[in-house]
Amino acid sequence: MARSILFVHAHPDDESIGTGATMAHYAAQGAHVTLVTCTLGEEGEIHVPELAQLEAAQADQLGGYRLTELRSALAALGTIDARMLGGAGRYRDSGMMGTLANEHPRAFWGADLEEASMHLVEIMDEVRPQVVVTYDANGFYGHPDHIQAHRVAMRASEIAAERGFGPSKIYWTAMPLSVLKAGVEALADSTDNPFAAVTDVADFPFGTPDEEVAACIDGSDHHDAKVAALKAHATQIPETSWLYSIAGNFGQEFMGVEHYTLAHGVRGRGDGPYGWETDLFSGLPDGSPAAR
Ligand SMILES: CC(=O)N[C@H]1[C@@H](O[C@@H]2[C@H](O)[C@H](O)[C@@H](O)[C@H](O)[C@H]2O)O[C@H](CO)[C@@H](O)[C@@H]1O
Ligand SMILES: [Zn+2]
Repeated sequence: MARSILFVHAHPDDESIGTGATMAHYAAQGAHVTLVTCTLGEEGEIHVPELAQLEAAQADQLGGYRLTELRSALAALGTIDARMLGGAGRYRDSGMMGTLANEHPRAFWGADLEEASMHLVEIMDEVRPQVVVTYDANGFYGHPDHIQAHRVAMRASEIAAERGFGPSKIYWTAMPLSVLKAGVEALADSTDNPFAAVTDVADFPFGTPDEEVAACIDGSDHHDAKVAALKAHATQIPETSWLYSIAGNFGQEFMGVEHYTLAHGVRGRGDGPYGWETDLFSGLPDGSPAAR
C-alpha cells in the first residue's frame, strides 16, 4: 500500500511553520502528502505594507491573498495534495481567543463539529491516510482555530475508524522542552530576541517533556525548502521574524527537525534516550522500521 499521510492545519502558514520539513521529507520519498487547511487566515496581520488594505477591516481580501501564499509555500515543499476544509472560504479565521472575530457567523471556532468533521471524513475516505498529523488539544499554543482543527481531526478520525478507514497512527505537533530551552539560549545574544523576557521555558504555552515526545523527524535535508516556504507566507512572517534567526544562525537542527507526540496507534522502534521514532510510518505494515 502506498504511504499516505494527512496534515490538518488551521491557517495558511501553519503547515510550513510546524510541519514543513516533515511534509517535504515524505513528499520527497514519494508518499501521498495531503494538507487540509481549515481557514483562509482572513484575520491575520499584514507585514507587507503595500498589502495593508487587504486587511479584514478594509478590503477583507487577505484570505484570498494567503491562498496564493499557501500555493507558493507548498510548491517549495514538493508535491502536496492541498485541500481547504469544506472548500475555500467555508470556515473563516476566528481571530485570537476572545476577539470579536470569534463571533463571526462563519468563524471556524463556532463551526458545528460533526458537519466540519464530515468534510474531513470525505477527504480521508479518498486518500486513506495511514498517518494523520494535527495539534494537541490546546492547538499547540491555544489559538481557537488550532483547538478546533484538533477537535475536527480527532472526531473525523473516529468516524473514519467506525467506517473502516481510520488512520493507524495520529500524531500531534510538539516542541520538546530540551529543544525549546536550547533555542531560547541560542537566541539570548540575538539583538531581536523575541524571548528576552522569558525566564523559564515553562512560561511558554507549549513545550513537552522529552520523555513524552514519540517521534523526531529529521528533515534537515529540506531546511532550505522550509525556509523558502516560510518566506512565501510574507504577510504573516516578516523578514525580521525570529524564525529566520533560528533558521539562519543556529544550524539546521532547529528548523529542519520536527517533533511529535503519538496520540493514537502503536509506537514503532526508535532512537536515542527516549526511543524517538525517526519515521511516522514506523511499525506499520509498509513502514520501514526505524534504523537503530
Ligand atoms: C501561526 C499562527 O497560527 N498565526 C495565526 C495567528 O497570528 C497571530 C495574530 O496575528 C496575533 O495578532 C499576532 O500578535 C501574532 O504574532 C500572530 O502569530 O492568528 C491570526 C488571526 O487568527 C491568524 O490569521 C494567523 O494565521
Ligand atoms: Zn495558525
